[in-house]
Amino acid sequence: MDNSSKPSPQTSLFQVYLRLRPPIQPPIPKQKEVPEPWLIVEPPSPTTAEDENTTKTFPKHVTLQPPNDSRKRAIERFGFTKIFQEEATQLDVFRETGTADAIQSVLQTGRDGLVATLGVTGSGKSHTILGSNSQRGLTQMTLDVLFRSIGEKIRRPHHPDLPTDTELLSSLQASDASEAQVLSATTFLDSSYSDGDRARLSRAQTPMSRAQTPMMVGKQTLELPGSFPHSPDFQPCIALPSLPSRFGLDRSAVTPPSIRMIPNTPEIEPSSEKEPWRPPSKVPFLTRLKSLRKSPAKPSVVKDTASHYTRRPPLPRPSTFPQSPDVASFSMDSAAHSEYAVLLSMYEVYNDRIFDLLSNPTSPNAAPMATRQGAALQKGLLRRPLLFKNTEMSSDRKVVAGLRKIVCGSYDEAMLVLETGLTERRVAGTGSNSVSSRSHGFFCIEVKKRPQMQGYGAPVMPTWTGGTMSIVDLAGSERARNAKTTGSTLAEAGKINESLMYLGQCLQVQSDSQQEGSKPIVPFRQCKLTELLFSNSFPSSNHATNCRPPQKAIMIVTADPAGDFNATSQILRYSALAREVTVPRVPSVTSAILGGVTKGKPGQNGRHTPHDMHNNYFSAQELEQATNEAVRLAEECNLLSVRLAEEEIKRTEAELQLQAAEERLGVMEQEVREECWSEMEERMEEEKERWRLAWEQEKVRGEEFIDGKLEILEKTTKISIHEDISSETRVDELERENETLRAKLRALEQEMQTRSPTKKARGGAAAVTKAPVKGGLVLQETSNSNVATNPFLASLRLRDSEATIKGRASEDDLQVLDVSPRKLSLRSSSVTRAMVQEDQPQQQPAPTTVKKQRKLTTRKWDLGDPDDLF
Ligand SMILES: Nc1ncnc2c1ncn2[C@@H]1O[C@H](COP(=O)(O)OP(=O)(O)OP(=O)(O)O)[C@@H](O)[C@H]1O
Repeated sequence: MDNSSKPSPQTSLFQVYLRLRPPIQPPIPKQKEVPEPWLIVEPPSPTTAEDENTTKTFPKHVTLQPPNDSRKRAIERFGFTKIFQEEATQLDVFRETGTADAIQSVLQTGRDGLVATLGVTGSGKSHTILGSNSQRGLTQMTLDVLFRSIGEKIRRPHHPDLPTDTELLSSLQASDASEAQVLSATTFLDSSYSDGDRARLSRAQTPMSRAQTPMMVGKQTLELPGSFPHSPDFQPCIALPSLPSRFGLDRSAVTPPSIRMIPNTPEIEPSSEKEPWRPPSKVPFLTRLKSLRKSPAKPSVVKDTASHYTRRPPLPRPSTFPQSPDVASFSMDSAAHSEYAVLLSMYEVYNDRIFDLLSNPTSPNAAPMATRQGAALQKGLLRRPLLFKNTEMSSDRKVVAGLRKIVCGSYDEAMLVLETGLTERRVAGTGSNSVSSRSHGFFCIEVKKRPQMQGYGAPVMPTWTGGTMSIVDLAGSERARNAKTTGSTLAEAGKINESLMYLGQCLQVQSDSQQEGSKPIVPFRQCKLTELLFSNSFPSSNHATNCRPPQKAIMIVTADPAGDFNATSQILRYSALAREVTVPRVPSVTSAILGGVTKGKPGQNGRHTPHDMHNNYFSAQELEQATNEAVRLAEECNLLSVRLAEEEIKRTEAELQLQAAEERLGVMEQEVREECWSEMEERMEEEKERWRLAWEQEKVRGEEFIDGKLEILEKTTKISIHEDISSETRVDELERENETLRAKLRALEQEMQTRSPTKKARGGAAAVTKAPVKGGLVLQETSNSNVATNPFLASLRLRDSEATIKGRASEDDLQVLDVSPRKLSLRSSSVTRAMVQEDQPQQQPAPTTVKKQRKLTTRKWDLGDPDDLF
C-alpha cells in the first residue's frame, strides 16, 4: 500500500496529488442534520528520511467511508503522493507538488514538464491552476518564477531604444517544429485590443465564452486603467509596482507602444438610454466584461454597427492581477552565457478538437461571408480546429500544428496574454459551478535557449533549443442530474465525461502497473486529451536525432469532501496510485461464544453456571474442531464480505458507466437532432431554391406569353389599320376605275347610237344567249375570250353582276368590282346559275317563247333604247 510514497521513475508517468477543497460557505450553525463526513484523511505517518527536509508533513492516505444508506458498501482506502487538506495554500501546492523542480528541468535541461488538475466539477481545478482575484494560480507562479530566474538573459522582441527585433522572431519561427505563427506580445496585444478586438468582445458575449476568468473571479472590485487614485491626464497602462527593481524591469520596456499611454477619459460611452453610463472608476473591467457576456441578447449594450459599438474593455493592468503568493524564494539557476526567449501559447480541447485561444478573432470590418458557414466563422461561433500531428521538423513526436505563439519579454506581458487568451475559453454556468470550464485548457510556456553571441552580426546564429512547461486545467466530470445541464451544455458534458473516462483508463493502467511492478502500456490514443497528456510521457523513439527525456508530469486531483460521493470515489479510484478495499468486520456470534467458552470465564457472580459446567465436559478435541469450524466459517464470511464489497464497487462502477452511457446517448440524441435539423434546413433551402427557380421560369414563360400576345395584338392592329387604308385607297381606285368604265360605257353608248346595233349583234349573237330571268336579262357566257375582248359585253356583265348581287354588303361589292374580268364572268355565271336554280321550279320557257323574246329584244335594240334592256 505504501508504494504511493516510493518514487518509481520507471513505472510512474504521473506523480498524483490530492487536494481537498475548503467549503465555500461556512456551515450554517442551526442546520438540523450535519452530514457524516465520508472522506477521512489519515494522519501522516511518522516522518521519514525523505520528509525531513520539509517543514510540513503531508498525509498520503485517504479513506472513503460510504455514507449511511441501505447498501452496505465497502470502505476504500487510496494512496497518493501527497494530500493537501482544506487549509493548504496555493504556495503549498506549488512547492510540494514539485512544480518548481519541473520549471528547473525546463530551464536547465529542456525536459518538458506538465502540471494538470483532475476532478469533479466545482472541486477547485481552475482555482489551483489559475487562482482567483486574491491568489495566484500555478500558471502565474510558474511564469513569475521563470521570468525571475531568466532575469536579464531574456531576449525581448520589443525594446524602447531599439527597433523591433525581427531576428529574434524569425529565428524562433525557424526553430519551431510546430509550424507556429510567432508574434511579439506587443503586436499581439496591439491587434487584440485595437479595432479588430471588437469581434473578440462580441464573441465573448456568447454564452459559450468564459464569463469571468478564474484569475479575476472574486468580490474585489478592480479599477479601470483610467481610475488610478493620483491619475494625471495620462496614466501608464501597465504598472509594475510590485516588481522588484533587481530584475531590472523597465516599465517602458514591457509596455507596448500602442498601449503604453492611454488618456484618462472614460472608457465606456453611454450606448443607449436604457443602459445608463457609469463612471469607469465604479465599473471594474471584468464586471463590465461579464455583464456584456451574460446579456448577449441585449442589443442596447453592444450594437452591430461599427459606429455604435461599445468600446472594448481596455487592456487590464498587470497591477490588478493578484500578486500573492510571492514566489521570490524560488529563483532557479539559468544557464550561463545563454540567452532565453519565452513563448506563450494557449489552446483548448473542446468536443475532442483543438482550438487556439490566441488566434485573432475575425475583424468586424471584414466583408461579410457569403456562405452560412463562412458567416458563422466570421461571427466567431466556429473556429478552425488545429491538428495534433507530426511535422517535418518533428517526425518523432506529435505537436499541435499551427498554433499562435506569443514571445513575452516580461511577466506582465505574459499576464496580459494569458488574460486575453482566457477570455476566449469556453465556460458556462451549470447547476454545479457558476463558472464551469467546458473545455480542457492547455497553457504552454515554452522556454527557448541558445548560446549568447558576442555582439550582433555574428555569421551564424545558433538555433534555439528548449522545453515546454504545460499547465492544464481539465474540465470537470459531472453528472447531468446534478449539473442540470441541457442542450449543448449537456452535449459538452458528455464529451468531457468521455474524455475523462479515457484518461481514467490510462491512469488506471499506471496505478495497476505500479502495483504489479510492470511497464505500463497506456492506451492514450483514444482521444485528443489523452494523446496530448501522454504522448510526451515516453522517451523519444528517435534517439539518433533527438533524445528527449520523458516529461515530468504532475497530476493534482481535486476533491470536494462535501460534494458528490459517487463522482468523487470514481475519480479517486482511477487516479490514486494505490487502492485498498476493506470490509468493516462485525464480530460474529460464534466467535463471541467460542471466545467465552474457550476462556472458560466465570459468570458475573464468579461461579460457574450449570450450563458452563456442562460445556466444560466437552472434550478438548471437540472444542478444537468447533473452533476450527468457526474460524473457517468466519474466514469464509469475511471472504464473502470482501467479494460482496467488490461486487458493490463493481455495481457502482457499472451504475456510473450506465449513467455515462445514458449521458452519451443523450449527447448522441442531441447530435442526431441537430443533424436532422440541419438536414431539414438544408432540404428546406433546396426546396426553397427549387421553388424559386420554378417560379422564375414560370415568370419568364408568362412574360414571354404576354409579349407574344402583345406582338400579335400589335401586328393585328397594324394590319387592320393597313387594311383600312388600303381598302379606302382601293375604294378610290375602284371608284376611279368605275368612273373610267362609265366614261367608256358612255362613249360606247354614243358610238352605238351612231351605229346599227343589229350588225354588231350579228357577229356576237352566237356567243350570247339571252335568258329570260325574273325582272331582267342575265347574260350567260359561252366564251371568255369574247367577254375579254368585247368591252360592251364586259360592261353588260358588270351591270348584270351589280344588279344581281344587289343587297350584299358594300365590301362584297368592292370585291366584285375588284376582280378580273374572268372572275367577274365566273361570278356572274355562278350568280346566274344560282338564280337559275332558284327558278328551277318554274317551267323552262318553250323555245318559241324564247325566240319571241329575242325578237322583241332585237326590236328594242333597233329602236335604239339599250337602257330598256336592263
Ligand atoms: N482551495 C480553494 N480555496 C478557496 N476557494 C476555492 C478553492 N478551490 C475552489 N475554490 C472555489 O470553488 C469554486 C469552484 O472552483 P473551480 O471553478 O476552480 O472549480 P473547477 O473544478 O475548476 O470546476 P469546473 O470543472 O466546473 O470548471 C470557485 O468559486 C473557487 O474559487
